[in-house]
Amino acid sequence: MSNAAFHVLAMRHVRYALSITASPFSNMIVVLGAVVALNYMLAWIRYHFARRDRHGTQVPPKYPTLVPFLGDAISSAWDLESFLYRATHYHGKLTSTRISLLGSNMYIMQDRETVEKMMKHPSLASPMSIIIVTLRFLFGMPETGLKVYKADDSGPLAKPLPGSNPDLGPENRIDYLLHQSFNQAFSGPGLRPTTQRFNKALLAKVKMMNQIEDNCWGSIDDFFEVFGKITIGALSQAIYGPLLLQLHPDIIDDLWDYDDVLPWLARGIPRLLMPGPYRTRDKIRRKLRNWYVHARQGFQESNIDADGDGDPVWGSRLVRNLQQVLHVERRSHDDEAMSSHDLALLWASNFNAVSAATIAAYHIFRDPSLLASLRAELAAHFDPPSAFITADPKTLLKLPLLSAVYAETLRLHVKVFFMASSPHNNVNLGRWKLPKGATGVVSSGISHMDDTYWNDAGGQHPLSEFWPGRFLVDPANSLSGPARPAITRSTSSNSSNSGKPHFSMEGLDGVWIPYGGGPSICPGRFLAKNVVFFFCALLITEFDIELLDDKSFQLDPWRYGLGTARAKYPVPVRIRRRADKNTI
Ligand code: HEM
Repeated sequence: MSNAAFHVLAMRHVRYALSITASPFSNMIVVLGAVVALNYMLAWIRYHFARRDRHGTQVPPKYPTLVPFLGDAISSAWDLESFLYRATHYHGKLTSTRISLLGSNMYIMQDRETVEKMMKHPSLASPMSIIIVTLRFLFGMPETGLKVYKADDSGPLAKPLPGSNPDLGPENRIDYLLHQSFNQAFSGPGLRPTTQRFNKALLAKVKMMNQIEDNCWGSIDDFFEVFGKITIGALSQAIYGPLLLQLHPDIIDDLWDYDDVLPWLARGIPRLLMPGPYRTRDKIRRKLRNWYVHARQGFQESNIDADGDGDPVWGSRLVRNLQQVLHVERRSHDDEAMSSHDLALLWASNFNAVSAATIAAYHIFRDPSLLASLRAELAAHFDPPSAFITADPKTLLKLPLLSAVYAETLRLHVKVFFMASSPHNNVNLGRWKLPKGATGVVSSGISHMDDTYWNDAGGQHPLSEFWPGRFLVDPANSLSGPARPAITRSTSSNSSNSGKPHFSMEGLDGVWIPYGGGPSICPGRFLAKNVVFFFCALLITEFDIELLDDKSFQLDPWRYGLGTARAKYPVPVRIRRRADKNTI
């Protein structure tokens, strides 16, 4: 083709293209596209400049978004985990970033130094706005019940936050009241009675599993559902007492289904579009309200246990006192609101801990050498091994390998968001500043996978792998320990000189954070630890369990951010009761 012919052809194409874009609508689209692209480019330039400017304390730079207002809503709803990974890494390192969701900002704080400072800052606690959203969307609390939460800006500590409403009477400090009640019930001397009731109930339920015979293999369709429901039954009984379960034995199945549909409620899908999750929630709340009627009629002081805590009707001092204070004395919670509150506590106390316990046990039975080592560890500390059931619980909680299994399970499988805000002041967190009233968010899932910090034994045990050895320090091996050896060398306090491998959490402040931190740290963490240890020790002494299909274990990514992971599909196992529980 000659040059001239080529020229004519080219001109024809240009004219054709112009004729397509000639309509006002298409011109508008082209101009809009150009504006969006330019805006996006400028946002990236601003972002990089802000990252490079390291003078003084700054507000974390805004992560660029393609579409104004919608912001990062689409990318985060599509694949939250990878969106968060991109937004919180800069040049391969964890950092803090401001993201925008439907016009409001969130501050994702992920670099370790900032997380550590956030956890210790006295002005930072769970924002009341988030507590309200959670109670409303996840647990269905009606507006009448939310009033008392909306009025409280005084924080969870005994001393009201400086700058909070001076007219708020102490009796209306719901955040502090609940915090204090949970802490009293689940730590210090208050914890022991609940722990004992849980251990006793779990033992009884496991012994009553008649379908599993001595020394004779049988099968279970789903390890997680069968053992999950038994453990939820034991924990609910320890906190809520036997009456609720006698009246409504199927409430455990309902709770199981509720946890399954929770991701839909968390995404705010309306009842009209998806009534199923709401029906499940309503069913549980109705059962709780029916239980109130019976419990109020049947309660007698004289039936409270000798330890002053348990009773057959309300179950524990915590539940009894909250009924008395919230419903009877302060009248802030009618039965509708009370049933949302109780559903919230039932869910918080059960699902994270029970999922952690069952996933830990799954990892143990999946690895015969780990199972053998744990049986040997029990035998070395208890004579016979099953004596852990009646021994001082502190001995069990100190076993190094079992501790490593617990810590690694929570590292790998707890994907939770810890949120904190300072309602009345800006907060200085070193390099970054969190403005007054803004919500700071830390994702445990991101921190637990920080490959610049955690030890992966030179790549032999990547962070995506379950490896309890990560938490064991071998004094003979300078490369061992949870943090990378270079970090350990700079922070090590050489705390153990026994010469034996030992469990260590050294250097993990702001890195291992399954329970959140600061004043809002999970009050149930000590009970949760006991649940995981006791459950695992009981299963390894009581049963032989073998996986029938190793590929069936997959986690549900849809639940990212809601707490401990949950298996997506049934995991079938074969199982037999060990006739001699004391053999290793
Ligand atoms: C592995 C098990 C568990 C994990 C990973 C876990 C994690 C968490 C996290 C991250 C929070 C939010 C903390 C914050 O806002 O900073 C929380 C709050 C809470 N957890 Fe847990 N939890 C577990 C077990 C339990 C248990 C066994 C109980 C009860 C017995 C419990 C009761 C609560 C309560 C009541 C709250 C709300 C506290 C408040 O707002 O005052 N948790 N948990």
